[in-house]
Amino acid sequence: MSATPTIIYTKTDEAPALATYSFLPIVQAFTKHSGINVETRDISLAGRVIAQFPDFLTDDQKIADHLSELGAMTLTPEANIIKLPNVSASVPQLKAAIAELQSKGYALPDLPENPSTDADKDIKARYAKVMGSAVNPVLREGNSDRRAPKAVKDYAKAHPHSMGLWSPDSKTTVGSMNGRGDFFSNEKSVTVPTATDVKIQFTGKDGSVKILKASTPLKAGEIIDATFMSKKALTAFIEEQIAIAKAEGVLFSLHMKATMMKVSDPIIFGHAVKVFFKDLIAKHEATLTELGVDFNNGFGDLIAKLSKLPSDKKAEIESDIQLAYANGPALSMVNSDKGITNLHVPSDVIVDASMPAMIRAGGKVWDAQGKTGDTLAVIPDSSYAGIYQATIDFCKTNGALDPKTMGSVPNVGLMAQAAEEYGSHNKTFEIPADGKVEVIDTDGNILLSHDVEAGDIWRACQTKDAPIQDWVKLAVKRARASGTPAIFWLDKTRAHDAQLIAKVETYLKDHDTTGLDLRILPPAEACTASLERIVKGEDTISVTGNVLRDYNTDLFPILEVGTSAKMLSIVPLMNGGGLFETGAGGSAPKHVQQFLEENYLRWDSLGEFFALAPSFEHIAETFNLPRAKVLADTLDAATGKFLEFDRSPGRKLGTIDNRGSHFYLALYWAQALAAQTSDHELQTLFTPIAEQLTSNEEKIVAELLAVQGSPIDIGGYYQPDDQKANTALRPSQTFNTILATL
Ligand SMILES: NC(=O)C1=CN([C@@H]2O[C@H](COP(=O)(O)OP(=O)(O)OC[C@H]3O[C@@H](n4cnc5c(N)ncnc54)[C@H](OP(=O)(O)O)[C@@H]3O)[C@@H](O)[C@H]2O)C=CC1
Ligand SMILES: O=C(O)CCC(=O)C(=O)O
Ligand SMILES: [Mg+2]
Repeated sequence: MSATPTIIYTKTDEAPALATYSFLPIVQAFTKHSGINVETRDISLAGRVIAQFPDFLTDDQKIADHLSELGAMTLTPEANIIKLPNVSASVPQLKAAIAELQSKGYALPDLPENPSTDADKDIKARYAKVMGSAVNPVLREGNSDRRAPKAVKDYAKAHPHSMGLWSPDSKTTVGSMNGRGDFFSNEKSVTVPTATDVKIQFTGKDGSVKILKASTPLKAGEIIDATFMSKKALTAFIEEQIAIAKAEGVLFSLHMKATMMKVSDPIIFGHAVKVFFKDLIAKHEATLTELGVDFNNGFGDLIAKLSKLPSDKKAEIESDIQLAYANGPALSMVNSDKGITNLHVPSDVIVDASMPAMIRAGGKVWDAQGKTGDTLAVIPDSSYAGIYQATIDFCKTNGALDPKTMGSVPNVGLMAQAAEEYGSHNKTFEIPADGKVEVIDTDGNILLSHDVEAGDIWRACQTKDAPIQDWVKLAVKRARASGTPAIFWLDKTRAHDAQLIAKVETYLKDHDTTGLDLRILPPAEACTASLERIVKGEDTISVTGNVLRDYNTDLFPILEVGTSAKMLSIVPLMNGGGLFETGAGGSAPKHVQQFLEENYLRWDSLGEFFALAPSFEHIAETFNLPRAKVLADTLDAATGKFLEFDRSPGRKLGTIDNRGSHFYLALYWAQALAAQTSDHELQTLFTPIAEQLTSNEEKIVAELLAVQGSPIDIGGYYQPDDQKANTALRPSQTFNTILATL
């Protein structure tokens, strides 16, 4: 065990990284005299890219591989990591980050599009390590406990956020393949009784054999499943959905998770783009090939490459694009002013956040004119799409949910050790030709087998036994601690879930469940049952696999408390350490845009405040350090007051923003430390700080408000200039001077 209790505060990207420039100095000042180190590690996209290419960079440019370091740390009992959201990069985001670093003098190679040499293949492989959701699966050596703290629910009840109206004749609906050739319908699953190793093998109709993955070790009791999405079925489905959207006069929108499902979902996204623009693509096929357009990166890939064309050809394609828009159903928009559609960039519309936002808005999305309209929300695979349809149906019948009175749906999610789909990307393949894919163990037994066709997307998922046991235990613990019914959202007609249900039933017997209300229901039914309770003000824990953990912890928070930023999000690591995620949402690119334009940061750091308290508690327990408990309790009290006095950032200029909200947290925290009597040294230390912050409140707030309103330069997007960003995010000299006296 390391000698000094240490909290690792992660340096990430975009809005949370900006907020860190302001908040971390406060945390460091407040913990300085407590024998607790608060250190940073860089897991930003830029930092991760740099860490992959030491051989291309000068010594002072190099950054060590902090992510791997933290990954190793999660296996230790003293691990204590505050994990802020980070960019899970799509190809367009990765390219932008590389270009920015190159412009700053980093001699990084370009991302090779079609690598042919060994050197290029190596470069591409290194970039692949930072692409998509490359951080969370490394750190998540535990299952997840996400819930809205009571103070947050109380705040939402007292200050309900706006909710769009739901009309019974809303045309909004979810389109999914409903078992026709999708991952759901093709799934097969087995539990291996003893440890083994499997290879994944493709055999073509011509008899040729290709090993897709040579080795995947499986532990005893591990569940392995495999499935595929048929390309033919998918493209026919997209074709059908486009026609339905057009006939119904609703906006077409596609909702994927191209970041987390970084192999399968960009391909699915690409098919949707190719079907939507099929006439355009057929007419200009030669030009598009010449340009190297890859629609898996979104329709925006074509737009970005158009400038390489002679002006007459460019104009011709542009006019055919307009024709395609005119002929198709109207597309849902990401940014109507800039003409960015739902099909432009695969990471712009991410299902976990996009569907709840639409449902919260009364089933509406934006159209090209900047007006809102009903939508056909296309989620091709039917494994989980039903929960959104169930929610929509519920809202059509019952009207919008009411934050003033509604209950809550906390989540206990199976996540550890890259469980289920979210660990499948190294076992996902676009099938080269007609044939079969088999999963074969070391004794030559064929565990799973599928007949496939060229272009099908085949994948295997693993779910280890120890994480399942831990997840069941966590579910029972939460149900007991909260006195709340818990529903396992599992469908016995789905192959994987049937294996999981058998384990759940077995492992529940390891615990005292007397008096607990524990049920197992298929996802859509579980969702409806939870909604029926939620309108009565009742809480129901959702105990889910990894994907529904992700979906539910945006869906319910966004409806209940307006955002998933206010969630308590704890990952008790299986070896005893703690990973404290901040909120349950992402890195909010829109907030950065607003900050750069107006010097106004509307990011709410409540998630960070909530993560920090249990992090201190973990230190208090692991290191037997009562002072850490005092910090936790006073921070809790400060957060309560913060909510009571409504000190979260507003959305608009002229109100306090993220920086002002941090000042108030510091004020209340110092006041609480000055008021407590269990640690006299801390009380003495913070009494003058509390007095100075209190008497300078007006002055500090005025200094913070004064800088708002004009554009601000922080010297970079993916890698801001630390000095410029520090200056920008800490603009109150009075506040800085008081903190410096600590
Ligand atoms: N854990 C992680 O590391 C996660 C990372 N991501 C990454 O984040 C990026 C953006 O993803 P996206 O799907 O747009 O989701 P985001 O959660 O970043 O944004 C959706 C919206 O949620 C609101 N929001 C989220 N967090 C806060 C906060 N702390 N304070 C105030 N409002 C908040 C904002 O609404 P409004 O604009 O109305 O203020 C924001 O525009 C992607 O690169 C994605 O990969 C996504 C999810 C989790
Ligand atoms: O890691 C990611 O890409 C997204 C994670 C996420 O959305 C979540 O954990 O809720
Ligand atoms: Mg999520």
